[in-house]
Amino acid sequence: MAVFKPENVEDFFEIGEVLGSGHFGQVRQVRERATGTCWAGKFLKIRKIACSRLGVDRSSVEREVEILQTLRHPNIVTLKDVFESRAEVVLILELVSGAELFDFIAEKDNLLESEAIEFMKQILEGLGFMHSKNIAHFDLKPENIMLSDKVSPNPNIKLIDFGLAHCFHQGEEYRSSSGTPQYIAPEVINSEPLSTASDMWSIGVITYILLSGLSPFQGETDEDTLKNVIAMKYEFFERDRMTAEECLLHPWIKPITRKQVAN
Ligand SMILES: COc1cc(-c2ccc3ncc(-c4cccc([C@@H](O)NCCN(C)C)c4)n3n2)ccc1O
Repeated sequence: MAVFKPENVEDFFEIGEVLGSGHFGQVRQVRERATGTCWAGKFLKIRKIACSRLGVDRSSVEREVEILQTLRHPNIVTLKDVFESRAEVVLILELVSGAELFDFIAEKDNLLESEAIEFMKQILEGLGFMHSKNIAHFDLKPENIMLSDKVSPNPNIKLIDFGLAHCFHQGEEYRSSSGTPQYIAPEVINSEPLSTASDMWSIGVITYILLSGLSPFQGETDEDTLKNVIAMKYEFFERDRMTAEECLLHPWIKPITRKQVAN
C-alpha cells in the first residue's frame, strides 16, 4: 500500500478558493507557506465502507498517484506531493490557472483553423506521451483540457483529471463503463476490452466539436447519446482509428509542403 505524507497539509499550505468539484471531492487553490507559490490541491474523501457512494476508493487514488508520478510532459499537469490524514488524501498539483479550452474558445469571436491545429497538436503530444507509457486517460473531454494561464497569447494545453486513467500491463484485458456519454467510445458502452484507442475516439469527438461547434452524438438524454454512439450512423474511409503519433504526422497537423504552411 502506498504511503503518503502523514503531516497535516495545512501545516504546509494555506487552503484557498474552490476551483472545481466533482464526485471525487474538490480542487482548491493552495498557497505554499514556505515559498508563497500557488498550487492546485485535489482533496479526496476516502471511502471507508466499500458500498458507500460517497468518496473514492483508496486503491483508485493510489492508481492515479502512480500514473501521475510516471507522467512528466509539458502538456500534462504535474504532481508535486501527496498528503493523507484521517479519511482524506490531498494531491498537490501544478496549478493550471487558465480556462478550460472550450471556455477560452467560447470567449473568442472566432477560432482560426491554425489555432485549432495548434491546440489539437498539443493535446495529441500530451496524449501520445501517455500512450507511449501504455497509459490511457479514459475521460478526455473539453472540461479536462485546460490552458496553462490566462495572459499568454499562445497558452499551453494541460491535460488534467486522471481519476479514470489506467496503465495497461502486458496481456492484460481491461473493461470499464465509466466516462462521459458524449465522448466515450462504442467499446466502452458495449463493455468490450478497452485500449488507448478508446482515447482516440474521444479525440475525434473533441476535434469535431472544435471545428464545427456541434457535438456529433449528443441526444436529449444521456441514454439517447449512448444510443447515438453505438448506432454507427457514419462511414469512415479508414477502418482503424489512428494513434496519437499517426495523427501528429497527418498533413492537417504536420504540413508537408510550404504551400500547405502558407494556407
Ligand atoms: C479533477 O481531477 C484532477 C484535477 C487536476 C488539476 C490539476 C491542476 C489544476 N489547476 C486547476 C484545476 C482545475 C480548475 C477547475 C476545475 C477543476 C476540476 O475540478 N474540474 C475539471 C473537470 N473534471 C472534473 C470533469 C480543476 N486543476 N485540476 C489534476 C488531476 C486530477 O485528477
